[in-house]
Amino acid sequence: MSGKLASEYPSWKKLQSIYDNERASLVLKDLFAADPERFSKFSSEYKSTYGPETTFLLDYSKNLITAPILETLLSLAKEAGVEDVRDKMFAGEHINTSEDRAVLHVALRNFDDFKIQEEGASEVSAVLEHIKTFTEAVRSGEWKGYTGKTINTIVNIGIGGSDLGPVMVTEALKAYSKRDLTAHFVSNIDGTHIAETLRACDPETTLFIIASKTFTTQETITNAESAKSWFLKAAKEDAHVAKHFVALSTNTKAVTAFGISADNMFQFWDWVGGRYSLWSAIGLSIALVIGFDNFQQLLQGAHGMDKHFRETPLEKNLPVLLALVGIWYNDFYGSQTHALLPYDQYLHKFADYFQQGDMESNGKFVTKGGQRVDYQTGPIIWGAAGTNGQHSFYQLVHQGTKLIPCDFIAPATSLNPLGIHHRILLSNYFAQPEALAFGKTEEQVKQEVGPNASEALIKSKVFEGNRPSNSIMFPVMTPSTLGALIALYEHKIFTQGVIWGINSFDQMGVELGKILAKNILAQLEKPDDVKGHDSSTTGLIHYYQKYRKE
Ligand SMILES: O=P(O)(O)OC[C@H]1O[C@@](O)(CO)[C@@H](O)[C@@H]1O
Repeated sequence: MSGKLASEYPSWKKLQSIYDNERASLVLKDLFAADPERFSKFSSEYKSTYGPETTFLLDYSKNLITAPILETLLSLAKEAGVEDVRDKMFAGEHINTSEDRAVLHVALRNFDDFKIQEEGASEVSAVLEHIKTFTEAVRSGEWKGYTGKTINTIVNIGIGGSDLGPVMVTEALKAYSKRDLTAHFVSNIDGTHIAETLRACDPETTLFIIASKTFTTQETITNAESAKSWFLKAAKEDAHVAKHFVALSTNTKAVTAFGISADNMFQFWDWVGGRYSLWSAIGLSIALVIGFDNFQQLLQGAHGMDKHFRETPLEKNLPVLLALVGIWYNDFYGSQTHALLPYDQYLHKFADYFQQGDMESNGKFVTKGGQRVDYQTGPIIWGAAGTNGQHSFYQLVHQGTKLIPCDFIAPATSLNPLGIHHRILLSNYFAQPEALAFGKTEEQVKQEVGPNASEALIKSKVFEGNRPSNSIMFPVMTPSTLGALIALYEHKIFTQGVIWGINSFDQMGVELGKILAKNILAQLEKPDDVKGHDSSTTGLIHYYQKYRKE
């Protein structure tokens, strides 16, 4: 699995030729006019074959593709061996080649028992059982704090994949949450984050969850130490820590050294990537907030999508289709970003989550074999809930000079039905992709503004259109629907990484900054002047030292 350069595949070269020679004819207005069946040909309804009935519609008809282009993109996926590497992932082979690890987040939700040979895979159910009994004890009031009070507040201390997944899911499924249990998430090393959170906490009724795969992450361990000091100021005795601190990690030694007993540790394994870990013990805060049954439905929804990804021919494989149209824009149209635009306030953290999920997976410039790529790899992922985005950045999306592929996501029904609200929301969900695709011509503008309007005004009101998007709609937000959606994007990211020939499962790029920061921190602790830096870094540190108080 050395990961060939994508640009060497025959279909890549063919796509380049198609782009160069046919791009001018790829006009959505014309493509739809030429084929009344376009929507039915380029949309697909997902129906789970496992777990709670889960369904959603994927409409990819507003993409700058034709059937021959899609066929060539599918050939690219075949030439890159997407199916082969996919099967290797599910089989537990060490496709994370730089770290010699398996990639088995799918094993965390493996209800169908894919035969997976990897140390730890057989312990997943035991950890889930531990999560079940613990969360039921806390939510029922059976678990008591050191003064005998029940727990009404949880504080998850973690960062990156040990934070973003729990935050996104507990927000997305807030409608299913236990309303008398307050969840806080502390991630930043900035003292403000833990200080502001602790102001809202009572040591007698607060449970701290120290979430860290490595249990060495500086931000998390520092925040955890501060939380423990705060707690002991009130509780006084170390023995009380056991009632108010639990750990989620792969590193038992570091957990017990911190002062959390192994009994209060929920284990996971090195074959769970941080950005793929919400399905593991890292999901403890999720299970506490929404209950174990809903957490299990989340897992089941993802498992249903795993089965779809594993068993469906590429031409009907939804993660593959999303991946391929994304590559079409990223590598041939030169788009640099991809926008995730959920028309669902509950999904307001969805883009934040996939910033790490996608950009930490595919923000790579060398292939698995160490070759520097000669094409674009991972896109910049961004986005916001609709309709807020419309009042913020849609001007650029509609009339800017950049091509920004957008994914619009919405529930057909609201969990908070309130008069006309949802109809207004959805009217915008339907209208925005339509406006992006079909725009407004100069003639139409002239009809609107009348004969006396200046040429400049007319031009400023033209919408060129032909801006592509995907639309996803599902009946209502449920745990299994969310699970399927997240897995859909996980497998899209996987597919793109395989085609680009990169390792989507390590994260070497986060290391240099950490090391430099540690060196500077050591220097800041000393009174003598900093040495060994460029004039900019030195100048900035000197400015800081003029005003530092601590
Ligand atoms: O869970 P942990 O080991 O504390 O890592 C936290 C995060 O830090 C990283 O940046 C890796 O250093 C992310 O990949 C990871 O999710």
